[in-house]
Parts: sequence; C-alpha cells; structure tokens
Amino acid sequence: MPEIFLLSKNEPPLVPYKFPIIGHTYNFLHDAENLLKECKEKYGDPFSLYIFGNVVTFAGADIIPEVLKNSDVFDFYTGLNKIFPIHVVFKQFMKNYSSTYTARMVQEQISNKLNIYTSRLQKELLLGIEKFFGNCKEPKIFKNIHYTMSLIISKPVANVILGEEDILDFYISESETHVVDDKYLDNLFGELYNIVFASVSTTSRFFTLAIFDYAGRPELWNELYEEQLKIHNESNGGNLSIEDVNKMVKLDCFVKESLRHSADIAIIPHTVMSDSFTFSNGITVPKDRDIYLYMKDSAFSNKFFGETSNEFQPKRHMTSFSNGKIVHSPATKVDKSFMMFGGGKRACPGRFFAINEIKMCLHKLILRYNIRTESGKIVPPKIKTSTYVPSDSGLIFENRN
Ligand code: HEM
Repeated sequence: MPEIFLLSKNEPPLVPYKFPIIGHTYNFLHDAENLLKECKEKYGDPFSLYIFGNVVTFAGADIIPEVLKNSDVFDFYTGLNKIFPIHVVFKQFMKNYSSTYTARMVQEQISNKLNIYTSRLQKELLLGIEKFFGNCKEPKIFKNIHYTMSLIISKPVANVILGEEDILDFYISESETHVVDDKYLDNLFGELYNIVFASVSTTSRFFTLAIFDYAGRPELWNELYEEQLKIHNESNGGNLSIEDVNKMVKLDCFVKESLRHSADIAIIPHTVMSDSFTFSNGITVPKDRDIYLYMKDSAFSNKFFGETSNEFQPKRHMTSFSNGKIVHSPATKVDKSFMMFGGGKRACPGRFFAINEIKMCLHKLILRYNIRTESGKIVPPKIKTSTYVPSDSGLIFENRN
C-alpha cells in the first residue's frame, strides 16, 4: 500500500508531500500531467493534493459525472471565482447577477435560434477569412493563429448579440423598468459582456486547436474535403442553412475528436456547497472543498474509448450498421465519456452555437485552402499549468486551385 495521509474518516487520500506550505504546488505548476497520472494510479479516484495553500480534490473519469450531476452541491461559479475572480469585474455592473438567467438566455435566445443566425454567422466568418487569410495563391505562413482566430470568431458573436433580431432586443423587452438610467445600462452592459466573455475565449481556443489537428493530419484531408464539397454543391449557392451544417457528419466527428484530444489536464474547480458529500464509492468530501475535474483522465479513458484511446480517430464517434446506416454521436452531446462542455443541468448552453460556428468556419477554410503545419508533422499544443493552449508555430495556407 502506498503511504497516504487521511484528513478525516472517508476523505479522499491526501498524497504525501515533502515541503510544508509548498506541498504539491511546484509539481502541479510544472508537470501536472505526470503528477496527476501517477497519483491516480497510486491512490485511485478521487485523491487530494495540497496546492496553493489548500487541500484540493481531483475527480477522475469515475467521479466527474457525479460532480456534474449534483450541481446543487458542487458549484462551478464559486470555484471559478476563486481561480479567476471575474465576478469582481461584473459586480460593478450587475447588482443582481443570476448565472441561471444568463444560461437560460444563451440556451433560448442563441442555441435554440441557430436557424436565424446561420446566414449572418456565415457572412461574418467569410469576411473574417477574407480579411485575415485572403488570397493565398502562393503559400503563406501565418503565425499567431490563435489571435487571428479570436478576431474571426468574435465578430459573429458580436453580430448575434448586437445585430438585428438580437439579444439586445430580448434584454430590453424582458426588462421591467421603463427608465433607461445608468443602473439599467450598466446591467445591460454586464449581461452582454458576460456572454462575450463566456463564448469567445473558449470557442477560439478549441477552434484553433482543431485547425492544428487538421493541419497536422494529411490522412484526414481528402475525406473531409469531399464531404464539404458535396454539401457546398448541394447548398443554395454556397449559402449554408442549419440543415447543411447538420449534414457535416464527418466534420462533426473530427471536431469532437479534436475536442477530446484538447481536453485540459485538470480544470474548473467545483466547490462543495453542502455540509459534505459522499460519492457512490463511499468517499466523502467536506463543505468548501474545491473539486478539480481531471478531464484528461476521462477523455483518454480506455473504459470509454478502448485500447485506441490515445489515437486520433474521428470515426470512433460513428457507428455503421449492416443495412448501411451510419449513426454518429454529435460533438454537442454530453455524456459520461464526453464532458468537454460539462454535464448535467449546468452543461454549457452555448455548445450548439460554438460547434455550429466552428464547423461553418472549418467548412469554409477547408473548401478554400490547403492548410498544413510548417514542419509537416503534428504540432502539439502548449501546456499552461493544467490546460492546453495552441502552439505559437505557424500554419501554411495555400489556395486549393
Ligand atoms: C468550444 C467552446 C466552449 C466550451 C468548451 C465551453 C465549455 C463550458 C463548460 C465546461 C462549462 C461549465 C459546465 C459545468 O459546470 O458543468 C460551460 C458553461 C457555460 N458556457 Fe460554455 N463553452 C463553450 C462555448 C460557449 C459559448 C459560445 C457560450 C455562449 C454563447 C457559452 C456559454 C456558457 C454559459 C452561459 C455557461 C454557464 C452555464 C450555467 O451556469 O448553467 N459557452 N461552458
């Protein structure tokens, strides 16, 4: 049996450490990937580490679903605010901020209305592609792809929020006040800023990681191009409808596989709000404990993805039947094996919009350009503590014809 510290009866084992105060902080900051892997192997799921002056618990593949399912007990916002105190910014504007209201608004007014937005999104994406990549008759190397993608991705979001038939109208119509004063405008600004904040950084990061995944894997190019060409030819002069986007099954599986491979090592602490919580394996966590989700453990679990879990195989998300029918598990579907968008009642309500935007933009890029890495090899992302960010290396764009 490995040496362990037990904090109190039935608590997750606290992994031993050498230096008081520092605990596991140094190892976590410099090599979270191996630290968490070794701890999980030795101490099981969940286990606790002493980092940043606190005992924090790491939930792996078996425990994450229980955390996400019990969103009344495990609060994402309390945890998030501890590591990234964005509430300090929003508090100035929104006195009565309600996360459930924002989530409902995103679901009802954005994700459920994709058919209204598709054409506008597409127009903005095409303008962005033209502006930032343009004519690549000769191969062009683009550095700083992540920044460029943030600019391309943010314009359609701004359009949806501030354009015609928009979110701004919705807020104004829902408001109970008849007086447009500073308080009202501050609140409106806070709500809109909050959505832009939730949507742009996440979508642009995972979208850029997907472009790197595409550029480094030539074996996927033909099949993805053929699917995009077919859908383009069948569409109304290249003007995609939501039905056209839904037909992009191979692209959807590619995006899902890329998201799986981009799963952060550990992220999103959820804080225990009740007096304590006992998981189905009998392990108990106390009130105020931060539970980090060890996402990589789940995304690469052999239990869900078999022996090939480490391989990049978009087709794993498709099932072919003997009658020729193919069914795929969409990138927006959250379940035990795919929790990139969280899960349970508080699963990301913007995922339909995000996947739609990523697919449309990739569709346009694949049709127009050959995209490859400078080295011709797979370029892995960079590790930032326990998350992944796109590499700084360049990508080569060249017109297809
Ligand atoms: C690839 C892009 C995105 C990823 C990976 C992502 C991921 C997540 C995750 C992991 C959560 C926490 C879920 C939980 O605690 O169970 C979340 C929550 C949320 N996301 Fe996203 N998200 C993305 C894009 C977006 C977009 C485009 C929007 C808005 C248009 C959005 C709006 C929100 C909101 C409002 C919440 C809070 C939900 C609640 O409190 O119930 N997200 N997202």
